[in-house]
Amino acid sequence: MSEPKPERSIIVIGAASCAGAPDPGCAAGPDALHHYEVFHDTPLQRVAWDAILRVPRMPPQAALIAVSALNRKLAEKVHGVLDEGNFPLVVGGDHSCAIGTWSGAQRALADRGALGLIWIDAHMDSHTFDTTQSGQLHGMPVASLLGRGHAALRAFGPPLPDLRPGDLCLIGVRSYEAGEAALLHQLGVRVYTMDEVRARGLRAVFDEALARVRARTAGFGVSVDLDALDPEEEPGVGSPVPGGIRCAELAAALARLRGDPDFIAMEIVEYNPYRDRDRATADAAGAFVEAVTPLASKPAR
Ligand SMILES: NC(=[NH2+])NCCC[C@H](N)C(=O)O
Ligand SMILES: [Mn+2]
Repeated sequence: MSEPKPERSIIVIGAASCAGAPDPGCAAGPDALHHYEVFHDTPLQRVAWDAILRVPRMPPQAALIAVSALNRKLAEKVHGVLDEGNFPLVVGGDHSCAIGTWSGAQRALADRGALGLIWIDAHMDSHTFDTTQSGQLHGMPVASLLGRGHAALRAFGPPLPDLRPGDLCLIGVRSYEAGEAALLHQLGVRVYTMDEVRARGLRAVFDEALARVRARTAGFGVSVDLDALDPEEEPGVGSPVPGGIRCAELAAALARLRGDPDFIAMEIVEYNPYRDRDRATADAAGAFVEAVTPLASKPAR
């Protein structure tokens, strides 16, 4: 008889920072989601909170230093959780934390191969300092992960290969500026705009994205910016854009990942409790995690 495989636990890591965003409310996201207990044990899945990482108060000019330091710590945490054979769930905070989350995941996966990433977002988050209009760092994590932009948003520990454009898909995009769209186009990143999601259905688009991020990688993750959802249903985000994805639709798509051993980490960001209504947006975050559980047992290494 073969040994039963050890279970993977979900380890929640908070990135309680809004240093990369104009909206101060999302720094309170992790504490609110912790307090509301939207992520909790079920008979089939153990969920435990690890640290909630914070940044010191500082003037906006220091944002780059703050975000860089936070991402360094976050990458280490994510790497550690993966090395223990568990599943990191990073909870933002503004989306600039994605640089740390996915650098850590890449580092943990490095001996086995590349990382794939599905990025669900109303925005492209693909600016560099050369193209951004707002100057906000939460508009830049995708470019950083692709190896573009400021060195302070890229250098984390041992040199890592950049995320390959073909291993990344964006879903739900409906608000962007020309410079970032040009970069993704030039690199050949597949972007499923909200128009395409509406025309083809989220299910079809998600399945196609999944096949892509899986094809040439050793594992993949999902980054959910809650602003991908429709703000009429889920108003608790920092940068709402009308006309988004329905929560139930996204939960149904994410349920495709249940029990998938190649699904290695997840991130849910930009929750602003002050703008939420009856905890609708917090509950959506909980529903997405529930949708992907139970996870597969520890993948073979
Ligand atoms: N993660 C986010 N909410 N990003 C919003 C970015 C909005 C805009 N494109 C900017 O660069 O400022
Ligand atoms: Mn985003």
